Formats: sequence, structure tokens, C-alpha cells
Amino acid sequence: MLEVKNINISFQRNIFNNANIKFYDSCIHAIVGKSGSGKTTFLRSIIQDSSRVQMEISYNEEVISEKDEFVRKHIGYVDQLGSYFPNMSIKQHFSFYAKMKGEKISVHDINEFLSRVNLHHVNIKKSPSVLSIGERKRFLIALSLYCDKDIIILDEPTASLDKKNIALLKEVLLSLKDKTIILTTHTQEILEICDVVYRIENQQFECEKNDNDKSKKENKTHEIKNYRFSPIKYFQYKTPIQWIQLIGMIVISVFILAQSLPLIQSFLIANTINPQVTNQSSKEMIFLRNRSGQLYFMYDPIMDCYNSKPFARQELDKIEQLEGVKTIEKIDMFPLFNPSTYENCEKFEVIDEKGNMQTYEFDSYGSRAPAIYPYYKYNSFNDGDNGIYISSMLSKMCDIQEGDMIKAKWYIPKNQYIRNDNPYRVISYVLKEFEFKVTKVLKPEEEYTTPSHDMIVYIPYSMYNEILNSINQDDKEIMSSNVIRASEKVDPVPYTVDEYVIFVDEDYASDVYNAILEMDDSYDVYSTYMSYLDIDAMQREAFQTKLISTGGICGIGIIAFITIQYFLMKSRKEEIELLRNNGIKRKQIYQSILFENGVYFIVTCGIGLLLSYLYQSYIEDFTNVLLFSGVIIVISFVLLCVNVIVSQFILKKKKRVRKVKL
Ligand SMILES: Nc1ncnc2c1ncn2[C@@H]1O[C@H](COP(=O)(O)OP(=O)(O)OP(=O)(O)O)[C@@H](O)[C@H]1O
Repeated sequence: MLEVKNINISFQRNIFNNANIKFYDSCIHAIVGKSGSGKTTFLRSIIQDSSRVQMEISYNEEVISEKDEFVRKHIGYVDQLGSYFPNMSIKQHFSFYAKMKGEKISVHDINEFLSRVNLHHVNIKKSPSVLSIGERKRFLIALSLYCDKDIIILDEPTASLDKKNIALLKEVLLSLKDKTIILTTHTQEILEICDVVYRIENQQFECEKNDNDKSKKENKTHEIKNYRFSPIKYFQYKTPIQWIQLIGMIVISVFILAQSLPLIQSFLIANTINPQVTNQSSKEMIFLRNRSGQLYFMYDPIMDCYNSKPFARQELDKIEQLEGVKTIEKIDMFPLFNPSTYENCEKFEVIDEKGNMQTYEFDSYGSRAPAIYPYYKYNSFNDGDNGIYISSMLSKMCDIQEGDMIKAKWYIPKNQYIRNDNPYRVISYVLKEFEFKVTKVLKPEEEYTTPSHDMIVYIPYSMYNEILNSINQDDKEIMSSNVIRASEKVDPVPYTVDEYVIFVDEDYASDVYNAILEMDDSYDVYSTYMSYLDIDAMQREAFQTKLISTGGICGIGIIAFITIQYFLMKSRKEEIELLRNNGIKRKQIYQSILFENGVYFIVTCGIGLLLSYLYQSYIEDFTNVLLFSGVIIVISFVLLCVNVIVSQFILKKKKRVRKVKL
């Protein structure tokens, strides 16, 4: 016997006041009363706790303290609408309960249970939505029968049923001899078959009819199973649309993550401080020349010496007098390949202190080969020891340490052929071999480089001049094809160094740079520092543009993401309510949503990390693996939080109670 005592329910007004009611085993009970008297509220309060409800339930004289467990084991509830799990087919409803019972159910058994409630020839692969409301209610009774529930509660089971369906329902109810049935109804046909009828009057249950002695009581001997709900196994129950929504959310999240990858890269580029931007030499050295002819592209110091022409003394004086200028020195280099043909790159040998020699060969068609450059007393890396220094890049490329010897033949300019009809002079070279002992390997933040050269052997300016002046007319001039052609037209004259480097006070670098450009159209200047600043500004601008566009795209993505999640959770609200009606604890329902969110997070984050790895291998830079992975994990986590917040918002939002019009 199910006994409910001391029932107190109140909302704006008292619905029940210390009411008591008994339900006898294997009897059909009806609760009748005026509309709004509290029939539905009472039935629902048997299966779910509420702060507005106080009552004491005992079953077979045992007080029920764990309502959820009691509902799972004993009660099948069919509401007025015949609510079913919208995420399950008819077959899945049975398999869901079968899983909870820890068993399997065959199609044959399903059909057997359905035929017990007069549901023949139903396509069990379909959703219960294909059934009429009467059929649905009988389907739910069949589920209760399968679950061995001994108490079946039906709220207005005849609501919206036609005569034929009422008759069928009546037949089914009469067949459930061993079940305790509790229903609310206004239908006389159903009331006739009820053993016990209670009327709600003055907030109490008044017994109008009690034929329970007549009813055939059967002793319940069947074993009551303990139903277990698995939040993990529940993940599989989704409609095709819900699967599409979930996949859609993952796709949008991955899209947002993919957008973030080039953004991180752009951010890194914009925020990487090139050591040359802060280094003394690049700030204080401005390359200068006076050009003959047109400037077709950016001025590349030393490499563009063919259309450099001498300055008049007063022109140089004028530049020297600019505020911030410390001194103006001549500058040139000795390359490893013939710069007038870009051919015949010489071998470069490195001999370590143990005498091991390593020979390096460079692409003769490229400018990226070692070259000798002078250094000056103004360079901060000058130790004043007249030593041979090498750039960090040369040390890295040719594995050169301090104390190693470097040996190579270098191209030293000898003559120049200047034609009146051509702004480009032709320069002839002689090859000279030198062997240097490396005194110091410079750090990137010390050295100076040019756009074309970063593998540099720095020699003292005095030594550079000595080498240049050591060339005499007896040295064998390399007669490359352009020298031969030029020599047929004009006589050679000794080579002159026509390019300069200005040492400036770093605070005046920009002023001097701009002042020289304004002096004359044929003056070209190059400052590593200023170029990097320009590049830096461009990169920052590029990052900002990317940030705005990515932000816009991701914003749209997040709106789509929230919208999908909103509708997904909205579609699940009914399902969650039904789980509660089945005695599934709120905690377990949240665990299943948490598991789903976990799956979403792992899949999204996993694909994001894979994309990040592929992207980094594409840009061939794995130096910031941690940053890339960190950003992917953080964005995935933020999206997960959005997911959870939207879920909570929808689930906490009060659902309007739907009722069927009687
Ligand atoms: N969650 C709630 N919050 C506020 N009031 C509620 C709530 N649930 C029920 N009520 C009120 O309790 C009263 C009883 O409602 P209930 O639906 O149980 O009546 P009923 O007897 O089933 O009516 P009907 O025969 O029309 O279905 C109604 O006045 C209803 O407005």
C-alpha cells in the first residue's frame, strides 16, 4: 500500500492542508476535483520534490526517504500530454530502460509489450511523435510494464482521446491487474472501472468510493531491479538534428580556433623585437651615396655601388654639419664572389684550433655569401684590439668559434670603367687570399649588417684601407665579359670608394636621415634601424587589421555557436524534465551534460591542437609550440565556458507548464 500523509502544498494559496491519502495494491484509484483543485500538483509531488511541498510517503509501511530511487523502482508516470523522450525512437525508449536495468531487449519483446497495450504494427524505429496522443499514452504504459513498475500514475489519461481510444485505454487499464493505478479523470467511463475514488474538497482528499476489498489482490513476488542511469551511455540518445547541432558547434569552434592561428603568428611577428632594432650600430650608422641615374628599387648599400658617384667636398661638409652627425667614413666590402657577374663564388675554409679544416661552398648566383666589411672606431663592438670579428650568422652557418682560422680568396676592386653614356660604372677585381684568426664572434645586438649581407668578417678600417691600397697595376685583373666590353670603349681608371657611412648620435638618426633625403634627389640613404622601425610599424598595422577582421569573423562564429547551443539545449529541456520524472537525479543529469561538454571540449581542443601543429609545420616554426597550444586550449576552454553558461541559462529558465484543454 502506498500511503501519503500530512500533505501540505501551497503556492499563492493553500492547495492541500494536512491531507492524507491511501492507495491500495492492485487497485485503480481516481482522483477527481474541480479544475485547479490540485490534482496534477499532487501527482507530480509524488514523483518530484519541491520546496512548496511537504508530505510523508510510505510504501508497504516503509517510509520513503529517497524519492528518486523510489520513483526509479516503482513508479511509471504518464502526464497529460503523453510526454516521451524527444531524442529517442520507440525502440530506443525500450533500450534506454533496458540499459538502466542492465539487460538487453529484443525487437520481439518490444512488440510483445506494445501488443499488451493494443499497439500493433507500430514502426519501432520511428519517434513516438508518429503516434496519436492516445497511442502515446498506451506506449508509455507499455514502457512502465516493461520496467516492472508496480505503480502507474496517469494524469488525465483520457485528455484529448476519442471514444475509441478511451475504450482501448479502459481495456488496457483493466488488464493491468497486478498494478496500482492512480489517475485523475473527468471521464465517467474510466471512473466506472475505478476501485477507489477520491475527491479533492476543502484541501483534503475525501473518499467517494472504496471497493478495494472486492479487487483481486495479487502478492507482488517479482524481484525489483535497481535501475542505474549512466551519464556516459546516455550520450548516444540524440536526434539526427541534435547530432548535426553538436557537430555544427564543433565545426564553428574549430573554425574559430583556425582563425586564431594566423593571428597568433601575426602577434608574434609584431611583438618580436629584432635585436638589430635596439642595437647601437644599426641606430648610429646611416649608409649614404650620391647616385648617378635612376633608383629603381630600394637602395641596397655597397651592393649598389655601380651607380654611385663621388660627392663634391662641400656636399659632404654640408652633411657633416647636420646636427647629430659624428663623422662620415668611406665604406666598401670585399666579397667572396665576383659582384659584377655574381659568379665564381670562392671556397671558404674554416680551420679550428685542433687543425681540422672544413670547407664551405656558397651559391655563386646569390649574394648570401661571406663578405669582408670594415669596422670603425665608433662601432661599440670595437674592442680597440684591431681584431677580426665575425657576425653571429657567419658563426652559425659555418660553425666558427673564437680562435678559429678562416681562409678564402676575396675579390678586391682594382679598376673602374666609367662611360659618359651610361650611369653604371664597370668594376674589375683581383683575387687575393687572406687567412684571418677570429678574435671575436659578435652578438646580433652588437653587429651591423646590410640588407644583402649578414655573414660578415669585420676587419679594422685601417686594415681594409691597407688591403685596398695594396692593389697595384701588376695584380691580375679578372677580365669578366662585362669588363672586356667596357675596356673596348673606355680606358680604366683606379677604383674609387664612393659610398659612405655616417655615424650619428642615435637621438638624431631620424632627423639626419630625413634631412639628407631632402637635400638632393640623387642622395640615397639607408638605415637598418629606420627600416626595421618601418617594418615594425607595418607588422603592427597588419596585426591590428588581422585582429579586427578575425574578431569580426569570430564574433559571427560565436553568435552562431550560441544560437545553435541555445536551440540544442532548448530542445533538450523536455527530455531533462522527463529524466527527472523517471527518478533520475538532477546531479546525474548534470553529469551527462558535463560529459557531453567534455566530449565537445576534447574533440574541439584535439582538432585545434592538430591544426596548430600542421600550421606550425607549414610556417616551419616550432619555437612557440607552448604559446600556440596554450592559446588553443584557452580558446577551447572559453568556448566550453560559453557552452556551459548557455546550457545553465536554458536549464534554469522556468518552463511554462503546458496543459491539454479538456
Ligand atoms: N509551480 C506552480 N507555481 C504556482 N502555482 C502553481 C504551480 N503549480 C500549480 N500551481 C497552482 O496550483 C493550483 C493547482 O493546479 P493543478 O494543475 O494541480 O490543478 P488541477 O486540479 O490539476 O487542474 P486541472 O483539472 O485544470 O488540470 C492551480 O491554481 C495552479 O495555478
